[in-house]
Amino acid sequence: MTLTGLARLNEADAREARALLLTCAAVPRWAEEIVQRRPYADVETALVAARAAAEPWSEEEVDAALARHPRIGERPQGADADAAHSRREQAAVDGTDPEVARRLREGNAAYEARFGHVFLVRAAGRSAAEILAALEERLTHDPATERRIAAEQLREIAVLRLEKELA
Ligand SMILES: NC(=O)NC1=NC(=O)NC1=O
Repeated sequence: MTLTGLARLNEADAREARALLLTCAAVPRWAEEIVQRRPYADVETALVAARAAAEPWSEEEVDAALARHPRIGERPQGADADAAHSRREQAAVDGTDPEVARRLREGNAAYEARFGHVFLVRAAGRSAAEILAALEERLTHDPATERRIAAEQLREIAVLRLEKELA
């Protein structure tokens, strides 16, 4: 039986529901907590609970989840669901003009050299130019500020992905 919408979270078996959540953010403890608190009255309640449960992600959990995100501008490979999410989210960056693509590549490299992890931005709904502007602005931040922002973007992407999955 193919479950749709909120039933994909509420009615799937726990293993499937966990797998769905892990494509939104690779944080097993978070996925488990959301599964344990099923059923949710509606999608909005599930999204609010998912966002709240993401608040206490540890440094290690953020690092592990960040590592799952392809760089902005590098077409995400892979057949798994999170790669498909990334391709959709980064669609605006595909085929962008060579100058923007070059500056994104350079900015990503500079960001990783400075902060030690991938530049993570909620790409869905943003143009390549907006993403480049965010990258070049965030390069000026201190590490602690960037750490906080990257974790916040990770949470935002996770909830947006869950919203997409439950639509
Ligand atoms: N490095 C990234 O920011 N990657 C991504 N942002 C998204 O919104 N989806 C991604 O894959």
